[in-house]
Amino acid sequence: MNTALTPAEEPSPYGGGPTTDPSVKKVRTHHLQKWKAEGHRWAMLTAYDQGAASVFDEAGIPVLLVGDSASNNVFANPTSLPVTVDELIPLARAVARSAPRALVVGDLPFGSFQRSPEQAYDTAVRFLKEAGVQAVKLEGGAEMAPQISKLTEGGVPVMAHIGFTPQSEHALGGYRVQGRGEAAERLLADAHAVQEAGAFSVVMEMVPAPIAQQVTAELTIPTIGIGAGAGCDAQVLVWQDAMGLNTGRAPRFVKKYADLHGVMLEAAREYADDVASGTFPAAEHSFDS
Ligand SMILES: Nc1nc(=O)c2c([nH]1)NC[C@@H]1CN(c3ccc(C(=O)N[C@@H](CCC(=O)O)C(=O)O)cc3)CN21
Ligand SMILES: CC(C)C(=O)C(=O)O
Ligand SMILES: [Mg+2]
Repeated sequence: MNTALTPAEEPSPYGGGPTTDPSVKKVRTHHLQKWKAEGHRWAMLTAYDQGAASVFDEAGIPVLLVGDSASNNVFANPTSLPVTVDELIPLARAVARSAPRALVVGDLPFGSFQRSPEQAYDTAVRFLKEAGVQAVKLEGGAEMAPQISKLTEGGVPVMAHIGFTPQSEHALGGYRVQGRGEAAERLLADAHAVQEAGAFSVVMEMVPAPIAQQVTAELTIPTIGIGAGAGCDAQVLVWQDAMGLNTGRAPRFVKKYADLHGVMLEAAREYADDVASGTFPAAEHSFDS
């Protein structure tokens, strides 16, 4: 018997709901806009290489960020500040090539866009031409409106990033929640300014949940939270944090969905034992004369 549910009532066969639907062959900024209007929340992850990008694309994660957090999580720097455009572009190229469905966003490194809209445009064009990403992200609120306008008018979709912006940790006085108390007005003004300048979405990092919820209600573009509570349109995590492959203590906003450190540690030890004992390689791994 065909009970003929309407599409809206039909249960999604995909984990993650409609935003992971494989009938969407390429995620575009208009899909994110539609999902906000329909109330479908979505998940974003960072990716820095082929392996992670392929898996997350296959899982239907609709947006992949080649974060400047590669500075810590690929290049082992203590902060985001040292990573360069020349270092990030090859990683972004690998992710863009490995993610046919996801919208791939390149994160503009510290010093590569702040000086002027022209500098921002030149850097963004490198990410689109040399890496093949579909959008860029840059940190900053109202003060970055000229950069966001320039890029948007020049054909580059921009994801903004407000609240705690790691590239400004020295100016902000460390890793701290932003937008508490009187600073809430500034955060709201930044959110409206980046939307007005043309950003297609905005990351909010370490912002009190009620403020992030208010921003999400006031803006027409999707908000993406990291340490910003459940009231955002989307969430983002650094993939090594989410999967248990990071070094040191994870921030409070992280949920660990896997223990890859444990899995890989066990596998590496077993491999070493097999080689030491002569169990590997066996006949099926070897070639006859
Ligand atoms: N692995 C990793 N995960 C991230 O989320 C991340 C990076 N790297 N690198 C770039 C930035 C830096 N970010 C971070 C890193 C650490 C904290 C942190 O330690 N937070 C503490 C203190 C918060 C407070 O003092 O209020 C926490 O417990 O959340 C926060 C954001 C977010 N980004
Ligand atoms: C944490 C996200 C938002 C980021 O900017 C990064 O990974 O660089
Ligand atoms: Mg970043």
